[in-house]
This record gives sequence, structure tokens and C-alpha cells, in this order.
Amino acid sequence: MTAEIINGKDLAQELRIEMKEEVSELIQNGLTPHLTVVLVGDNPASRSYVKGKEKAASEVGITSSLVELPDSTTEEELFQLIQKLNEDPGVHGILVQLPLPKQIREQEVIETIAPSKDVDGFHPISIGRMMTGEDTFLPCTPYGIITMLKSRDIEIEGKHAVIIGRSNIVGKPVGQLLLNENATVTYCHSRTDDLKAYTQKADILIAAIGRANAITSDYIKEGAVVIDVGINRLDNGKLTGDVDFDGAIEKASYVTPVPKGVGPMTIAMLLKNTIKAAKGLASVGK
Ligand SMILES: Nc1nc2c(c(=O)[nH]1)N[C@@H](CN(C=O)c1ccc(C(=O)N[C@@H](CCC(=O)O)C(=O)O)cc1)CN2
Repeated sequence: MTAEIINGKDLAQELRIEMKEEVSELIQNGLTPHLTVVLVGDNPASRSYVKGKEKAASEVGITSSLVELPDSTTEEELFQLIQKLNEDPGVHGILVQLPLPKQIREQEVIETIAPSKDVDGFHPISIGRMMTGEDTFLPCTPYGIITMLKSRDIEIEGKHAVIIGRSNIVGKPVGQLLLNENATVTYCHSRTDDLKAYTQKADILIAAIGRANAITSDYIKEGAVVIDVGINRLDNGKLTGDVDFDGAIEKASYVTPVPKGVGPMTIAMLLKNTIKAAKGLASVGK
């Protein structure tokens, strides 16, 4: 079997074309969605992701502003900035780029963002509503993954989804979204004994481990759908996923590449959430 490649870059581009029309209508009605991105410190990867977010926003007509803070920023300074943004009616979405410098507690920061502006979908209120299946902001990478599956009409209901990774921003929420779609979900992680025994039973395999090419073809069931969330920079500068792509393509029915897979979808879903925030559509309370 040779797998079909789900190209996230192309799908994200299609979504941006649709969103541009939607935003243009909003602008005609006097509403220009606005996203504020907060970047603390000088992590080069974070800087590049933030640039990608600003570029994508501008492509669809969403305005954005970037607040850059030094690495030495205190928690209190960041809280004060977020409070100001929470109260600013001209700001519809607030995104604090992660990771943050070590003196700042990420969870405290996330919880300071007004749930109605939580376009990352990381606030406990957004997460809670996602768990109960209510309409809310969904975390962008898991939302992107579900959108990729749906773009190919891949059946989720009744399928066995195995997630490798249990982070708050990818592993846990993607499992919940798959469960909401009636998949049977198994979570695996760094302490899982005999990982292969689980992955070989997966109809849908989500790899979010952070280890280059760790998932070789012997981990994959024939015909499985393989979603690679890993972004690993090799010593030669090349970017690679958690899945050995050449092995997976021989065995899977669908596979996502790295780059041009899940990454660009993360940014596209952020734009979706920002439009939703501007329209005041997420029932997230205050
Ligand atoms: N506040 C947030 N912080 C972080 C998030 C997030 O969703 N919200 N996710 C990741 C990083 N991330 C977005 O912020 C992100 C990562 C990768 C890509 C992407 O498009 N990658 C490209 C390759 C880029 C490259 O060459 O380096 C690809 O896969 O094709 C987009 C967004 C952690 N932080």
C-alpha cells in the first residue's frame, strides 16, 4: 500500500481563501478581527512561528499586533499586560507564544487571558467546554488534526485512535476531540510499556513525542492513518517529524508530512478562532 499524503500547507491555503471572504464581509460590516500576539524572550523558533501567524493573519485580512517583551520579564509584568489586553475592546484574540522563560508559570499566564479572547484554546474554561462537547475555542493543533482527517472524509467513529504524547496543548486535547467524534482512544506516553503493542492496533495513530523518526514502519498497522505532530531539527538543519516518513508511506493509508503537515494547520486554525472571537461566537462566559 502507498499512502496518500495529506498536505497541510495546501489545506491551510484553501482555508485561508475561505476565511478571507468571511473576513471581507465582516470588514464591510464594520468589524475587523484583531489578534494580539505576545512574544517573551528571543527563542528563534518562537519568533519564526509568530512571524508565520502575523503573515497568515494579514493574508486573510485579520489585523495583528505584536508585543515583544525581554527574556527578563516578570510574571507580574506579563499579567498586567494581559489584563490591559483583556479590557481592550479593539483586541479580539490574545495569544501568548509558548514556551515562556522559566521564571514565568505558563498555566498562570494562560488562566489570566479572558476566556472570550482565548484563541489558543488553552484556558481551563475552553478545555472544560471542549471536554463536554460544547462550542468553544479548540486548541489549534488538535483542531487542525481533526480538520485534516475530515478533509479526506476519514472515518473516526468506531475507530481505534492511539495518541503517543500527553501534553496539554496536543496529546490530551487531540484524544478528547477524537473521543468527541466517537473514536476509541488510547493514550501512550514515555512510561508506556511495550509501546508497539498499542500502536500496532491503531487505526489512527497520532505521534506527538518530540523524537525524530522514532515511529518506524513496524509500529504502524497496515492501512492506518498516521498523523505526525513532531517538529525536530536535525544536526544537518533539516526538519523532520516523529514518524519515519518513508517507512510510513509504504504501510499507511494516509500520512501527514513534516514540514507542510500539521504545522501550517495550527496557524490556519488560530485564524479561525480569531474570527470566532471577533464575532463573539464562542460561548465561553466572561
Ligand atoms: N501559544 C502557542 N504556542 C505554541 C503553539 C501554539 O499553538 N500556541 N504551538 C507550537 C508552535 N507553533 C505555533 O505556535 C507552530 C509550530 C510549527 C508550525 C509550522 O508551520 N511548522 C512548519 C515548519 C516551520 C519551520 O520550518 O520551522 C511545518 O511544519 O511545515 C506552526 C506553528 C508551540 N508553541
